[in-house]
Amino acid sequence: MGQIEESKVSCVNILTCHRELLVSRLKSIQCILDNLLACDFLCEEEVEFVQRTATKTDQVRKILELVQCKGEEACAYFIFIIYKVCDAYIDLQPWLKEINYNPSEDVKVMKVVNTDPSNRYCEKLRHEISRDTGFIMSYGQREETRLEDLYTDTLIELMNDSNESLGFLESLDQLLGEHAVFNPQGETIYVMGDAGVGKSILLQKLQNVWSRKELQTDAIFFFKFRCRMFSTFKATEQISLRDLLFKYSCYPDHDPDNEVFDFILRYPEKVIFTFDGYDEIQEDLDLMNVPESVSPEEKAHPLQLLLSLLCGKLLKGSQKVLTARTGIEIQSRVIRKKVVLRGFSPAHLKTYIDLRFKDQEQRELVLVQLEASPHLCGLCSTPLFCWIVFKSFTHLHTMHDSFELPETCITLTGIFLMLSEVFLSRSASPAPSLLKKRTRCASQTFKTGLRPLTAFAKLALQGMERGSFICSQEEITACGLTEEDLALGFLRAVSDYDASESTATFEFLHMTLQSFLAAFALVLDEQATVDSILKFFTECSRKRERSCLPLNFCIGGSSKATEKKPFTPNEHLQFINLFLCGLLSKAHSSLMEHLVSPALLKKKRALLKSYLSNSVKIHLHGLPYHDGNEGRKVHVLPNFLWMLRCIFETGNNDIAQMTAKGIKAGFIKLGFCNVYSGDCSALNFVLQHRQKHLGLDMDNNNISDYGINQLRPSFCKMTIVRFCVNQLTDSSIEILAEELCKHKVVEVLGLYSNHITDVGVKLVAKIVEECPKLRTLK
Ligand SMILES: Nc1ncnc2c1ncn2[C@@H]1O[C@H](COP(=O)(O)OP(=O)(O)OP(=O)(O)O)[C@@H](O)[C@H]1O
Repeated sequence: MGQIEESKVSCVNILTCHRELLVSRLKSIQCILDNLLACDFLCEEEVEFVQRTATKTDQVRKILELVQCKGEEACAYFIFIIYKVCDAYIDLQPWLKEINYNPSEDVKVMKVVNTDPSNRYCEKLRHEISRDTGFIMSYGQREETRLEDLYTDTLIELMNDSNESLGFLESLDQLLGEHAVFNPQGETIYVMGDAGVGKSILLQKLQNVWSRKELQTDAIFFFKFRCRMFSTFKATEQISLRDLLFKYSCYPDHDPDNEVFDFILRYPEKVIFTFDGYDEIQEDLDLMNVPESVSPEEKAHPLQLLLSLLCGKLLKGSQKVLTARTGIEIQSRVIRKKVVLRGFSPAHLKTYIDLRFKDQEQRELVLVQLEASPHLCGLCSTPLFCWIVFKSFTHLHTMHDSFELPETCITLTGIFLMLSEVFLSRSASPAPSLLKKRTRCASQTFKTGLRPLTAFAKLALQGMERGSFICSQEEITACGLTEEDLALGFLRAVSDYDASESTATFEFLHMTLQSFLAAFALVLDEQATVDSILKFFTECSRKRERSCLPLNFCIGGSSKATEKKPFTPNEHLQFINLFLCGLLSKAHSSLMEHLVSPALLKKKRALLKSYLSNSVKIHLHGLPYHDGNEGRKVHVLPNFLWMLRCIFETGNNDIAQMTAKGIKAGFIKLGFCNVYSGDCSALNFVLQHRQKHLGLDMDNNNISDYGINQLRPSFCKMTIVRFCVNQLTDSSIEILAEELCKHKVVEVLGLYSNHITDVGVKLVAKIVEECPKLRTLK
């Protein structure tokens, strides 16, 4: 068939010939009526006449009759509207192709405005998402930075279903694309990463880019949810999918015929969902009795809707991005592709510093101070910790003359104490100009701020005890917090959770901050019995495994439900334990003694020490040791890492020594344990007490050059040195060459899949040449 040009083939005839098809496929008439009216092909009365007609098909029939009555030009314009507003008339696009439609020059100059409800809704979504995602929030809602001024790329590793690396994401568009999809039937793109590594910010960036029409996708609807919202509903509460989308996300205006929802149901592939923080609703999912399927019309508990969406039982074909902390596994049949966030590489960190410090003098100062502390650099590879360190630096540096970033081994507790000091100093300070260049006295700041600190800590603990990350105004008031206290910055107001927006809801600035404050509450409490400080260790040890849920898979390992596991990965609680170890450490005793009675502090410290020693013994005793060719070896689980982190926070050499001695194997395998550079200080802290030689396999982690630097003192006793797939560059090989050639005990060296150039290769050759015991090189 030749091309149909309106000049040759009459559009009146086309409408007559294809009338039946048009009546059945034209689902939305709003935009057609608006444009016909705007171009004076129809008058107001005619439009009203159409609208008064009862059914959609009759309305279409009426429009066809009217335009055909008006003649050729009106019919040509009618078809042109369908051609121009292709998203709304998606069902008719194949038909236009079939008839080889090509608009005439006359009609091409006519204006068509897309007033389709779905399009208007898309515009509304873009507008709201753009407004909501434009800023990275900090310090309550007082200080905000534009996302585009501070967003820095991070390392995003693509994985297959066996958690083997498939390389790194090159652009955000690749996240949704087909690249590295290992299960085409799966519906969910799974984004994993440690606390504070930037999962929420990545989603925020994705949402923001979509709202600016800069994301390569033809999705026209975007719904963003935070998983914690789903646990705010009562167990008996039920809502429809329509309400979930419209009431809890964004409401479509001027859509009397429900066309937007119908469109979503018919074209789910035009929808993107993001669900942030799946780990936060694990407990609630455990308690759910999840039915097989949910229909789009039926009401169900929001958690059931969520699960049905993720599995593809609802809106099959829509794109879903789900984030969760590392260690939370979901069934692979649901996962389409998987990415793991690895935080800032050294180059990213440099970019972040450039963006963060516009003032050159300050920037250089920070660079020099960071250079002096590879351990701090390691911590700063996690964007959250980096943000805290730099925020504190900026604040404390402007306030006090001699403030410098801590050179020695600052712990995570140290970092969060610094952040709290910054928050509290905001209330203590009358006017910044008067205080400028005052001598810094952290304990004084904490003493002055003890009342609000205690209240925030209590609130954080109460939330953690009931597994909740949000709190109401009533709970805040009940803890004794005032309006002024809220301005300090520990909490921020959120509006996402309540469709009616009638009551104010708050959450801690970051979940890890809530864990930190909960630990603070345990230390500050002078009423509760001393052993209550251990409640989260106990809680972790009796966490049962979950395996029966549609999306859940077992968490971290294979031991039985009844088994005692003091270091089970359950991150929110693990962080409380970690901070407890830090707050009760000797390093912070002089500060804490200003806040709690020294006698009580001593009791708590002694109890923690004895508990920790005991738990470490049990843990080490229960490790799966294997005797093989390379001697006795042990493949530890992520729990081992939490144990090391806790020990490092205590700074207690006795426990570290006991741990080093307690490792009965000559070869530790820490492969695939999600070790990041900051952890290497903890590992080194224990290994420095080890007398005997040791093999260490840390393949497939994320330790980077900063980690190697931290492990430097331990290389003297390492016989097996495996750091394959670890983001190492030549500068790591330089350290290895120096240390291994000095001590000459290395027997096995594994370095494949890193970023080593010819320079590094030469250094490896030097190791081969100078280390006589080296028998295996990978
Ligand atoms: N790509 C990035 N560029 C700049 N800053 C970032 C980036 N990613 C994270 N940050 C900073 O780190 C903070 C924490 O990040 P985010 O909340 O995304 O972590 P998360 O992985 O979602 O943590 P959690 O699992 O604890 O919820 C952000 O508020 C921001 O200040």
